[in-house]
Amino acid sequence: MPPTRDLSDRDPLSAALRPPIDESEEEKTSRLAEEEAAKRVSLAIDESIRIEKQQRKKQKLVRLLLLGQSESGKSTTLRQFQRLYTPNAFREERVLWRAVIQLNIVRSIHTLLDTLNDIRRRDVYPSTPYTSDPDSDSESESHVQLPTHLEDLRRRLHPLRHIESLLIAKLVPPNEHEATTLGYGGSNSVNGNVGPPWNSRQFAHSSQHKEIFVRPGAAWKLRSHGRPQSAGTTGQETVDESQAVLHHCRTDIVTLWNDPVVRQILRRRKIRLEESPGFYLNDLDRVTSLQYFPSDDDVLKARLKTVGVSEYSFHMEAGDERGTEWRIIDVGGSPTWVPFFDDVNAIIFLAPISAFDQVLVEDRSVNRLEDSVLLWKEVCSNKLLAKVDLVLFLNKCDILESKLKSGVRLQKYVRSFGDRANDPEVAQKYFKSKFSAIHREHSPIPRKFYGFCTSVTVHSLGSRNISADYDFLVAVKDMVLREHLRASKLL
Ligand SMILES: Nc1nc2c(ncn2[C@@H]2O[C@H](COP(=O)(O)OP(=O)(O)OP(=O)(O)O)[C@@H](O)[C@H]2O)c(=O)[nH]1
Ligand SMILES: [Mg+2]
Repeated sequence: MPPTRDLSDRDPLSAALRPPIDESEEEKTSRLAEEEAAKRVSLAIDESIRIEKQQRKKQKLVRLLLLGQSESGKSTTLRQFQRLYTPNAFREERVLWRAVIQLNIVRSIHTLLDTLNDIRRRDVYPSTPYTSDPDSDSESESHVQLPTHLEDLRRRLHPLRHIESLLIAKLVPPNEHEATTLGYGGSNSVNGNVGPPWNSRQFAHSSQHKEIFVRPGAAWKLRSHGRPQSAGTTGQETVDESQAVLHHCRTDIVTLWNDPVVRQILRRRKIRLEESPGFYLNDLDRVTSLQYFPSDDDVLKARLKTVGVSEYSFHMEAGDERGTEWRIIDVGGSPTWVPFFDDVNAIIFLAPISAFDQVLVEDRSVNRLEDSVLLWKEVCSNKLLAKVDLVLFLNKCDILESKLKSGVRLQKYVRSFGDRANDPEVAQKYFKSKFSAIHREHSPIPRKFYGFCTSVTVHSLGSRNISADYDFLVAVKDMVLREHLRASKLL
């Protein structure tokens, strides 16, 4: 009877791997050594795959998407994250913002000058000069003549037009003409009168119709720092010509801004320059000094429109999360971008609730608050984003507060607010409940609501603790990290 064969003999693999029958002792030793070496290599490969997988799981990469209408505060929120979590990098970049701040200042002055100009042009039949009682709001603007001291100021501040062109040339690449021809983005007036406070037919040529924007990337920063300010007509470089001119004009600028007649005109036209983006006229002594260096607050207040999608990446410099990589995506424009970002950890949606009495620059028939509500609804109901955590910032609460305290009645613009007290806290609570209800009703699957009332530009409020002012950023960071770790199964 033939010897019974091991079952494995039938296995073609075993047969192929079986050592030769006539293997010598020497060959066997060498074969075993080779097999041992191969096993060691294989184990090392397995181990490196295991470590790589673990590292990938542990990899601290957090992706955040910022959404919201133009001027809602997306880029400012990004700057706040940078300021809090990468303070060194933020500090190093502050100087690059000086040109933007100079441009913001020059534009505020031009808003004042153009408003005066508008009044002059309307003065077809000069009669009553703007004099006497600056608090009398009854005087008709169509029968006024500017006092001589304002005419003189206008003339003396003319060099600022040149500075504006210089700064635009500095921030915007030469082939990007359209960068300065977008509709005016300012929202410095109330009662639905958003946009330029002058008559657009009369001032079609005015530089104030243009809002400067930057494209994604840091190119503007390189330009604003890496190029001489101006070659001038002599071809010689000057040391920050813009700052020198602002410094030279500072007394006239202060006089213009504090002039009772100018204030009266602004009041009549319901232009609230103090609440508009990029406002520095209450800090003129400091910002026009020759040694001016932007502070943290100045950088947060600066206005520079973003167009397109920008992704900023940074590693936390301090704290428990040191080394964590954050990628924050700043989306300018509409949420048609949203489907491309369904893999983000969280979305921060900014709704500037102070804009309840303003209209969109792009479409003056649309109220800005209404636009924010519709965008929020769209984002909440988006199926692709169903699993993404949504964090709502009801932003610009500082402006909401000053508006309501100055007597603007919320109920006039938001009827459903009813006869509640015209009080900032009541208003915030009201908006929060409305946005929360939309979130609850329109989310495809239930998810937690994270809502914060914020003023993302406010650096520190009086004696209050800075970290308390940023509870919302810390809370968002903690929440996002927790969810991120949970998703990586590390919690
Ligand atoms: N007072 C006040 N100003 C704010 C607040 N948030 C943002 N701003 C200012 O509003 C202006 C617009 O903010 P941005 O961050 O540029 O707005 P954005 O959403 O990035 O706008 P786009 O780039 O046009 O999409 C800036 O001048 C900010 O300093 C806030 O809470 N309070
Ligand atoms: Mg922006």
